Amino acid sequence: METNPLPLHLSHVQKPSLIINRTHSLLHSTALATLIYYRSSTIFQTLKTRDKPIFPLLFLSISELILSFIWVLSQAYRWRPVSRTPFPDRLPEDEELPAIDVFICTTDPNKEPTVDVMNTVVSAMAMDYPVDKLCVYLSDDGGSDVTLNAMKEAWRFAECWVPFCRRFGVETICPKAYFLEENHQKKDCRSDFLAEKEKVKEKYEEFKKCMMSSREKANIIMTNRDHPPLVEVINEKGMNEEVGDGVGAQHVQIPLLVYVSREKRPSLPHHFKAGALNVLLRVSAMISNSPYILVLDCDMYCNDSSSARQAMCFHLDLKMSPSLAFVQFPQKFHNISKNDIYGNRARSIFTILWKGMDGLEGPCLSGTCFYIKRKALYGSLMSEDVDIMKHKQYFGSSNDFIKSLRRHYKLNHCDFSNAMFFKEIQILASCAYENQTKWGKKVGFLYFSVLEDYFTDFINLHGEGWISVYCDLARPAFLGSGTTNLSDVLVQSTRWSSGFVEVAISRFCPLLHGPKQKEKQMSVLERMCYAELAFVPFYFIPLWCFAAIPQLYLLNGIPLYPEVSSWYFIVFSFIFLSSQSKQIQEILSTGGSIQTWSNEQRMWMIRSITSHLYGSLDAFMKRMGMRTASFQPTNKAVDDEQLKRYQMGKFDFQASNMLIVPVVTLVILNLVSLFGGVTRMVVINGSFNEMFVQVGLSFFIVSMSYPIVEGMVVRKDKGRVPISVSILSAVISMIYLLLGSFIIMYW
Ligand SMILES: O=c1ccn([C@@H]2O[C@H](COP(=O)(O)OP(=O)(O)O[C@H]3O[C@H](CO)[C@@H](O)[C@H](O)[C@H]3O)[C@@H](O)[C@H]2O)c(=O)[nH]1
Ligand SMILES: [Mn+2]
Repeated sequence: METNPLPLHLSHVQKPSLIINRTHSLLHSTALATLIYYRSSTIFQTLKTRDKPIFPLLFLSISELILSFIWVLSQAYRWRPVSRTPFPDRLPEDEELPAIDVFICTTDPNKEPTVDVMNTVVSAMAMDYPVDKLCVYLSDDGGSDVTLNAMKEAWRFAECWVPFCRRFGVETICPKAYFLEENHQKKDCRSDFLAEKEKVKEKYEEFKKCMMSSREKANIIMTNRDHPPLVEVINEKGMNEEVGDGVGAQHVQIPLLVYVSREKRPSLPHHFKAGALNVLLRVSAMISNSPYILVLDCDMYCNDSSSARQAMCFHLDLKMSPSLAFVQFPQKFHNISKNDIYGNRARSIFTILWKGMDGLEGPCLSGTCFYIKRKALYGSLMSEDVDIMKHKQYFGSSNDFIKSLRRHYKLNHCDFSNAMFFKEIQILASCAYENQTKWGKKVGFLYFSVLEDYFTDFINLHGEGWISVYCDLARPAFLGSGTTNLSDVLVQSTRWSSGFVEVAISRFCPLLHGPKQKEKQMSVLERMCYAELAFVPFYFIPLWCFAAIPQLYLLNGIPLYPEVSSWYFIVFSFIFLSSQSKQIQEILSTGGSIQTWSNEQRMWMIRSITSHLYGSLDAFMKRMGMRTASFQPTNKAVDDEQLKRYQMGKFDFQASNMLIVPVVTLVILNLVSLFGGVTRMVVINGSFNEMFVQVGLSFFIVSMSYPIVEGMVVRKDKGRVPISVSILSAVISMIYLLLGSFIIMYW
């Protein structure tokens, strides 16, 4: 590598975005400062004269402050966006490439269809990387036989799939996706290719049928939450038989495949995905101990065969490598419909935010699709010279594991037939192993928050002075399945909100927490990015206020905003228009459309009203010890009818009342007050000038909520807003408006 004068990768600052962003920041922040001045002076004046209602003014001002605060934090992403290009052709010879362990997590065979999980497994085995330097581990938190058996089938299928991909340089290495897009592929008419393809296709159908039939046998597959650890190296001869020298001798043709089901006991905490990943870290250390790890969710298959090589362009860069913890790829989805009604592409995160962080100290760890350095996960102790006792305090009692810390990748030397060796692995995968150790606290993935990715990164990776890199290329490296119905979307984002708020209100709050050593501290801008993520759920406060307070006062004809003729009206309008147009500019420049904007805007409102509120409550309750952590995995199995509605761009309101009622209530409330307010304005002449902002606000909310109104009154299908929900919501909004008006009038 040293002899190679060409760089392995290049990065360049996105100059035009940078200029637009900084100019916008300057203008917008000036307007915000003016707004804050206006609000505080009106509040002081009102306190003196008492000529206006003070409480709504206070609520609105607090809301505006919260929005401004989050906006200020979010400017850090806009400071210095960069893009990167790796050059895999310039990598050293295959013999010199480091080994990679692939970790795949699955937990529930009912929600996570086995066929898809196995497609992920097989796609990882087929990556364009030396076979003897790739080991694939599947963690099965469901402890299900169906999954274990499917692994054996997957191994058998991989035996023909992997050589096929390599021989013909197949790019789409996930079999399901490959055979789906078959018709669009450029025609390769070599007869040997066609013959081979037919054969492979047949094998794939067989493989699929095998899994389907074993699933059908049990309609609901039992998952086992009470079982000892089970680790199996999958190979031809079945369980754990002498692959030991086999691996070297019998000519490896496909990567090693290992099934891991850690011990589960109902009474003991298992810490969800973070717990599963930590077991994989220990078990893999004994088997392959590769210096790099690729983490994948079971629904995220490898789409591009070259992602490992792309990642290595950064990890093997001599200048960057010593401080580089991980290379993050974007999460992209194969099942998000074109108009993406739920704004679920996570567009802003993966096109704007992570690119912005990449220009600072690097993007945030995103749960899946990243190549991480094993050493970075072992914590700061690795860089210190300490004795074995200290190591045991950190990593637990296993001598073999501790030896692995100083050992390099050595697949051929581990003896799978040795009973002692397997005993040790079982101990490492047991519940008790982590007791009195630093696993989950200082070592591995951390347990404090259900957002194990974000938290581990903030505390142990970026927080310990590591950096990361973001690699987003035109051809998606990985493709996953995103949530495609409203209920799942909101449940998932409630989990995330809860995870973020948990961190925001703890001693790990990104604004306050940091290492003592100066050289490890992250920059203020990078810290602002973490803080922005943590505080985003607090959007629920301003959004609830803006959707309920001005409306009540509109109905009662009491102005809360400056009148149109006032100079401050221009300030309010400017802030609204400038933030919307910045949003639109970002969306258009990242391939979106105006429709993307309205979908995202609507979902931002719905999320803030529901998920962010419930997530925050959940976090506060956990903080007070009233709730325990939970991780409800998203549903990856699809309901055909729901899917059809989703693809047609129709909202699906089949969700719990808790999620739907608040949204519908606020829509009705806005409709009523808009109607009532405008009527009042027409009848009681002249208040147009001072009520304009309130009318505009309600009008904006109502027009953004069209799909909800449609779901209430127009639609007749199963996904419409249930009548009972509409009635309940109407009653709640009437009570609020009547009670509110009563208080306003007589208090
Ligand atoms: O007890 C558990 C729970 C989940 N998982 C696995 O974790 C992954 C992510 O779960 P999923 O239900 O797909 O959640 P998502 O909301 O889609 O996941 C996003 O959010 C998670 C954090 O909440 C991150 O870990 C993920 O990488 C990120 O894609 C899946 O492979 C699961 O099988 C486990 O292994 N054990
Ligand atoms: Mn997922």
